[in-house]
Amino acid sequence: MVTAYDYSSAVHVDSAGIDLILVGDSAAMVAHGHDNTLPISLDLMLQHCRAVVRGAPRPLIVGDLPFGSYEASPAQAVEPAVRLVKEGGVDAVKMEGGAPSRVSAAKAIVEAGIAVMGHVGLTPQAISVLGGFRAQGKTVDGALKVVEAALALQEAGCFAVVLECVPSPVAAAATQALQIPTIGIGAGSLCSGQVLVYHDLLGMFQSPNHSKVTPKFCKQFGNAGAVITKALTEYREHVEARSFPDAACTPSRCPARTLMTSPMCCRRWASMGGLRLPRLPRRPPPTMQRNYWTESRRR
Ligand SMILES: Nc1nc(=O)c2c([nH]1)NC[C@@H]1CN(c3ccc(C(=O)N[C@@H](CCC(=O)O)C(=O)O)cc3)CN21
Ligand SMILES: CC(C)C(=O)C(=O)O
Ligand SMILES: [Mg+2]
Repeated sequence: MVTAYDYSSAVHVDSAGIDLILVGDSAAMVAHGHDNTLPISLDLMLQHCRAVVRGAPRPLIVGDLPFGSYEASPAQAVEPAVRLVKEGGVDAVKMEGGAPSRVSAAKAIVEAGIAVMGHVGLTPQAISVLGGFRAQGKTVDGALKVVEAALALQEAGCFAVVLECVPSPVAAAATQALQIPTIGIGAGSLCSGQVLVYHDLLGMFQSPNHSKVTPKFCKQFGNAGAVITKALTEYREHVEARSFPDAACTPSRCPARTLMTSPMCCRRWASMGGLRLPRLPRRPPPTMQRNYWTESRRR
């Protein structure tokens, strides 16, 4: 399982043959630049879900219920779940926590006809009570709490449970105790499956701002961030040197000597043999402009 938040990333994840996509509330952090997952709204999650659904016809798509949309009561939880499925187009929803009230909420959503994925261990929406993105289940009591919460969610009808940031033996014990699959993140290799955030595994989440919120457990399977920065730098340099666009990237001039904007007309003209007109003398590069825009933005 990998997260996706937009059409293009969903196409990538589908093309790679990955079974499940999570439209995670981690979008708040990687797509919107917040320091935690709390600020994202249900409306924004719905937009992300719709974009992902358009890009990924094959994988099972799970949408995160955002913070604040489902905690008040089991009855309240059904409404955002229905919206994620009905308006967002997802196949299932995920909700955090294993306290009795959350288990009841999961049960109510399942009874409404919506498949629910649980999420225990480090539950980022509870950052306020956890005191940060801290590993969970590190004491005997904590480990028992994680396994018992997972069992309760299974009992409530969840079809799978995410185990986030718990010691490997705790995740292994939960996986053995449960009949439904466990999906680990920072929880060792003995879960039924694994999930990672798209930008983390591709090396695209590298803003210095975010070093404190990037999980240390993530392995980078690629360095797309460096590839993107290199390509953008080359584009800028070529534009500044006026070596882009070259003739191959520019339609030839219209025989009627009007400014040509229709590529179709240009292509037809080129296929007829075309007419090479002498190049116009170059205008000097507008060196003032760059300073003007950067200066005005700083103000
Ligand atoms: N980009 C991104 N990747 C994620 O995996 C992710 C998000 N965002 N946002 C939502 C949550 C937050 N996550 C996090 C963030 C940080 C740590 C982290 O720093 N963990 C420490 C443990 C620290 C401790 O035990 O006290 C680690 O060493 O992994 C873990 C999970 C996982 N999720
Ligand atoms: C880290 C995963 C499990 C998640 O909930 C998210 O990306 O929002
Ligand atoms: Mg999440």
